[in-house]
Amino acid sequence: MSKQPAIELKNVSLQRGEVLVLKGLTGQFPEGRITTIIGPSGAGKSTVLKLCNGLLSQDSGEVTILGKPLSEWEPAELRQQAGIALQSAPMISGTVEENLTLPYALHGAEVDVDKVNRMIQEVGLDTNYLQRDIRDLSGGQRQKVSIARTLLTEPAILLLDEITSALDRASRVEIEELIQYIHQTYGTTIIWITHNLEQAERIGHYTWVMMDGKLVEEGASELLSHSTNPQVQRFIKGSVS
Ligand SMILES: Nc1ncnc2c1ncn2[C@@H]1O[C@H](COP(=O)(O)OP(=O)(O)OP(=O)(O)O)[C@@H](O)[C@H]1O
Repeated sequence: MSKQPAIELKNVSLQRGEVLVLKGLTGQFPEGRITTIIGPSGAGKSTVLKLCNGLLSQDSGEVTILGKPLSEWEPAELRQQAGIALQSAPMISGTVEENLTLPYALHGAEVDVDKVNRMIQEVGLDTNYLQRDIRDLSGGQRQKVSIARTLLTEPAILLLDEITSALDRASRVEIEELIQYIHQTYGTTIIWITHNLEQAERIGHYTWVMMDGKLVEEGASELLSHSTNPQVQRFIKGSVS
């Protein structure tokens, strides 16, 4: 692990509605590495990701992102530094280009055409795709557009929430390769929630196992299957859903 983590959580608690979702969670995401997060449904994985780009803030404890407390970040700046991509890859109706230039439109900024052209190609799509209606794209292609849109702001941290869960095997492999390429090319810190244990081991350098609002185990991804923690063993064997 690098000396300075990209993100550090110390004794973080967070309540949503009636539910205490995070219960004194402490852990780090190493800078410039791919960390995968696994754990049963409702463990609080998505909530951690939303904390990491300021969509939520903690009730108690400390969250430090790129050396600065979450509360001191200007929200738009944090969202630029910590970009998020979701399983649903939400899009506006219109063309691929309109979706890619949305971040510029939202900030009233001039569109950097060269960058848009470069990014669509970086994710493995031809520039001809820019004029296509977003509805005509496959799930895998949509996810690539979603990733390209996130990359346009040149984030230091890429937050991925189940981005391959809805995809077939071929598209899943393409997206995994794309994320590895992005990591190698830009040195981006990647935090990737997945339900797929094999994917967590295959893609991650480092893995968090979350259960019931806490981090119950963290370490090198390949060591996951050798965990001596009985809770983690049960989860890996599929007895915890
Ligand atoms: N807006 C909300 N209001 C109330 N409770 C919420 C809200 N959002 C999430 N929760 C609850 O917080 C808990 C953790 O949710 P979270 O989405 O972080 O879990 P998760 O580990 O990502 O689960 P999954 O794998 O199913 O996506 C769940 O019990 C969920 O019902």
